[in-house]
Amino acid sequence: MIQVKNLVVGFEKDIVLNNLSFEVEKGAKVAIKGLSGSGKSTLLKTLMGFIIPQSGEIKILGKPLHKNHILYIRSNIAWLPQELNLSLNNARDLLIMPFSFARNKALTPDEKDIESIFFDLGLECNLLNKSLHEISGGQKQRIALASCVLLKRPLLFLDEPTSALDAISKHKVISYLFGNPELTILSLSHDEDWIRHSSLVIDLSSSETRVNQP
Ligand SMILES: Nc1ncnc2c1ncn2[C@@H]1O[C@H](COP(=O)(O)OP(=O)(O)OP(=O)(O)O)[C@@H](O)[C@H]1O
Repeated sequence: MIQVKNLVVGFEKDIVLNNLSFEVEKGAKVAIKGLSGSGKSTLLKTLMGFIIPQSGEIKILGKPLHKNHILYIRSNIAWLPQELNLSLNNARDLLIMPFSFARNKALTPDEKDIESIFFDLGLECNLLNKSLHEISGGQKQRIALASCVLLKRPLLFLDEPTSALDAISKHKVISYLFGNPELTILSLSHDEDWIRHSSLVIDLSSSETRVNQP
């Protein structure tokens, strides 16, 4: 699904990712870890084509990361940011926000799809009528994650997906996402539980980047 070879990314003279190489197979659950400032966000932004590398090769879904393919590549990625859009009114708006874009309209989920994913992620459907100010950070995080899953894209890029979750919610999320062989997941995480369940761990902290099996 993803091949990264000898990737070098920096800002002016500061090299953030130095000669990083890894491969991600279909269905892999990859945790990218490392100290603050080690380049986790930079790596995901580079893979989505928002930062141009200094050198190296990136292939996603068999296509080189190049302007000719960037729309195709992005249309296969669902992105869960850490900061959720709180200017929306209620939880349903947060869930259906991605489906307001023309390219996703046909995928707008029906109530049965919503009930099913809410059940899997440990969410009550009556949350959908609540204002975003009335629901917890962990509920918002799981609603945004439900939205990513409902987009039915093969690649999920998740920024600290468990940061607001209690242990029970976290384990529901882990068993749902990690038990789905169709989903290939790249996540930025400091969460040892999440990292332990991942099939591949990329540690950006060491001076030489290490790719470990957990
Ligand atoms: N747009 C930018 N311009 C210049 N330097 C940047 C830019 N974005 C990130 N950096 C620098 O690149 C380095 C890596 O930042 P990055 O945000 O990727 O780290 P991170 O591992 O995601 O950190 P955190 O865990 O704190 O979110 C930092 O030193 C940061 O200051």
